Amino acid sequence: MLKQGFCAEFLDDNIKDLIKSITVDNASTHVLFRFLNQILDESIDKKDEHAYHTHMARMLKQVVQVIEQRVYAQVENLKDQNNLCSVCSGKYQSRLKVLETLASWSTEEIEVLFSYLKQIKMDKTGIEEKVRLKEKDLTNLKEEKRSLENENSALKRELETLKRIHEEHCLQIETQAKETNQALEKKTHDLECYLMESKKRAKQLESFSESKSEGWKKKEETFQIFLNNHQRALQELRTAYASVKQEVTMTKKRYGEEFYGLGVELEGVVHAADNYHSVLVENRKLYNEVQDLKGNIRVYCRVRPFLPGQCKKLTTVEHIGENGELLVSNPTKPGKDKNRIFKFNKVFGQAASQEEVFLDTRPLIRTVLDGFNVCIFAYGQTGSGKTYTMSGPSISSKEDWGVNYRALHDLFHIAQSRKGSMTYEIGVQMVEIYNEQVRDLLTCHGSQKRLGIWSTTQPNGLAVPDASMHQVTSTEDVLELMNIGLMNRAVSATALNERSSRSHSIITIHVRGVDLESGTLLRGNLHLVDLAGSERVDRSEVTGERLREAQHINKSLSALGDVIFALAQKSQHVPYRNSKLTQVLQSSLGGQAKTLMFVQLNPDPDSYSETLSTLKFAERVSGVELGAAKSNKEGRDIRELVDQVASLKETIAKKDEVIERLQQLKINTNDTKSVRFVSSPRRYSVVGNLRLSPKSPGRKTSQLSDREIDIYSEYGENPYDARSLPPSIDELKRGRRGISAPHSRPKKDLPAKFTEAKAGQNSKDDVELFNFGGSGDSDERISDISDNGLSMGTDSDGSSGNAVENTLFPAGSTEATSPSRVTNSVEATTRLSGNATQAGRFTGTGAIQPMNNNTERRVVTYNLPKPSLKVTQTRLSRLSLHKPGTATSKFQSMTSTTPRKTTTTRGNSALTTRSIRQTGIRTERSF
Ligand SMILES: Nc1ncnc2c1ncn2[C@@H]1O[C@H](COP(=O)(O)OP(=O)(O)OP(=O)(O)O)[C@@H](O)[C@H]1O
Repeated sequence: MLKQGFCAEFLDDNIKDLIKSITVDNASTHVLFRFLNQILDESIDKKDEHAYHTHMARMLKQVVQVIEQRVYAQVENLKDQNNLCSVCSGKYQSRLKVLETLASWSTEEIEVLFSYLKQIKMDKTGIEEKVRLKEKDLTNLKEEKRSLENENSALKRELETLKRIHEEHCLQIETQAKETNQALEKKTHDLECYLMESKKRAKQLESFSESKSEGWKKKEETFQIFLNNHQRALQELRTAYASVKQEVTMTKKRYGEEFYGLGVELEGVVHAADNYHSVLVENRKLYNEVQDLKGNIRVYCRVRPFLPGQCKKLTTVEHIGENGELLVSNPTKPGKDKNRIFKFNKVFGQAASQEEVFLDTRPLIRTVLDGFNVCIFAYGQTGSGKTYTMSGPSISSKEDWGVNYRALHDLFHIAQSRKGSMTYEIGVQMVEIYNEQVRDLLTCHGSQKRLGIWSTTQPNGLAVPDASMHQVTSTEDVLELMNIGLMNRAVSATALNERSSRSHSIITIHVRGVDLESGTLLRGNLHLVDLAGSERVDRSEVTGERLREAQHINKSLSALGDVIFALAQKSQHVPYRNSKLTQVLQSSLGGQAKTLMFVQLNPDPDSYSETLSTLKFAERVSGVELGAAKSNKEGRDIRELVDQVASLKETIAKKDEVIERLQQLKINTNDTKSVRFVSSPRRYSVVGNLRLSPKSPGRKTSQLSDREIDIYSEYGENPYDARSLPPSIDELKRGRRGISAPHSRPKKDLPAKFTEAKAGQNSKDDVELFNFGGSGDSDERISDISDNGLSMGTDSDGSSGNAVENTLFPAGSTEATSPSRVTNSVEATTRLSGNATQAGRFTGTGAIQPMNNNTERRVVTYNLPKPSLKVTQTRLSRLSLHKPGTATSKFQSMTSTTPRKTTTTRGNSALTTRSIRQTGIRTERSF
């Protein structure tokens, strides 16, 4: 390479020799450097005029020297490493190779130097560029200096201008100052003149004030004289005052004495005034007592608040007085019927709460526990709040509870508090009168059976004996029962009320209490009646079935009105039998019960005419005197007597049976021809169904009572017509024979926990508990006969003790089959209603021959065979039991809740049977 790279012509001979001796392959680095140095020395020494080359050569030499030094250092280092790696020859070799490589790098470094040189050139160019830029800056600065000098000269000019202006201004100020000075001098002069004048004025004022003070002094003297005069006058006045004072004290003393006298008198008046209130209360109490004694029906009036959506501006209720006064007027027709005043026992306004209403009712209700019969009924047009008052809007909240729930709750509460001295048993019945049918609302099996009504007051107070009786022991029981009853009640929507009651509901609470000390038995009944509302069908907009219901409701309410009218007039005849409602309420309206009516009002002016007629009705009701109520108490002695009578009666019955059997035997042996009575199997079957039972020893096949006759009359005029025959008890129970089920919705059944204590169907325990089954022969219950069969009517005076009196007498089969019959006509008179009367002729066969459908008298003639007189006489001999003063008559007078009344009957046999039957019934039915 060396040989090729250097031109031979430039080389020395030494060098040429050296080149020849050197072989590249074996030449050491040191040799090579030496060779390079020699070349460089040579080129330097040659002093070539080309300075650059010289310089470069020098630089190169320096570089080469540096490289040489480095190489030497590296060589040294390599040597050290060689020494270090002498043990490892392999390594050593490689180091050697490295060194060789490094040697080859020297060429590369030259190349690096060239590039470095190039860099230096570029730097030089940059520096030249910078110099150019600096020169440019210098030119700029010079220009700036020039402009600044211009500016400076402009400022100088401006300064001169300002100086000139300032000098002018100074001149002006000076002129002004001179002028002001002159003005001030003038002002000072003026002020001095003014001061002079003021001093003059001051002098004048001083002289004036002096003259004034002299005037004041004179005035003071005058006043002093005046004051002295006044003091003298005052002194005189004081003296006068003292004398007046003395006089006043004297007068005061005199007055004091007079006042004392008056005070003593007033004290008496005040005392009288204090007493006035208590006297008033006393008066009211006495009035109530008088009313109680008279047996007046109490009337509480309640005004319903306006319903949401009703206009509240106009109301028919103008004023409610504290003592039960009520002023009503028609706001829409002010001229006509302007104001009407009514007075009742109490009037509750729109804001009255359920609690307030109950508090006034409570004392009455509590008397039930003392053995009184109480009847509370709500009357009023549809939607006036009857159900609200009696039951309440809901039973979930205690505050909403109506009279029904509160009454029972209260009864339980008192019964509990009297636990130490009395034990009470409480039973509940709930029925409704729907379309003139009495239905049980607490029936177990959803039965739609029509029920019969006792129109007489029975000792156990059962008006509807066939209705199921449920013993209750707590308010919860009652709530549950009444809830079921309410669910079963017929209600539907009309234009006037969303939930209009379509039936009259009657809840009867029977209370039986025993005094633990004396053994006295108490029986009280509470009837809670929620009547269906009277309605004008044009306003209630009912049609079809609802219309029929409305007609029945209105009819029964009108019948109630007739009864009230008759009672108020003390009329001889009270038409209880005109509707089922009045029959059920008969014992409360005509018996010795305490009766309270809630008259409900709707304050809406649209209902003014209904309100007015309701109030007129209520006024009439409040005038009804029922007679003093009596407590139903039976001492232990009486109970024992009752038992004795019952056993005696049983003995009599057995003997009667024996006699009858003997007579029958006798008749059979006489081979008499059969009478129609016997030959009428159809009639027998009816009678058998209704009255006879294998267990009824004292009853005869021919003892077809007026009740039975009633059944005939109800189901058809011809008693022999099979189609017109009344349904049997079983049929009635099964709801057959065309008695439709008026409820559209299914009846709600009772929970199993309520024991039905119904007479005739009740369990033995319940019979014993309530003694509804009487003597225990439930099959013989007359109430089983039928609906109307028990409603024996009422005598003209309203007494209800005559149901049995109309029951007809022996005429047993023995008598009917007697060969030589003596016609013994007996007429039993039964008043059926005020206007309508019915009559039928009953011969020995037990048939009824309708005489006149429009007559009230029912004449029943019995063809009694002569031999029966014997029987009659036998029985008459036993009548001593019923004569006054005997044990039985005593029992009757104490147990019977209604006075006995003798009916005009013909024939001793009638009287006998009636008496026996009467006793029997009372004993059997005793609670
Ligand atoms: N004192 C009262 N306070 C608040 N709302 C009452 C009150 N009295 C009645 N109402 C409401 O008036 C509406 C009619 O009342 P409710 O059904 O008791 O009347 P009713 O006389 O029983 O009607 P019907 O004879 O048609 O059954 C009901 O919505 C009832 O909640």
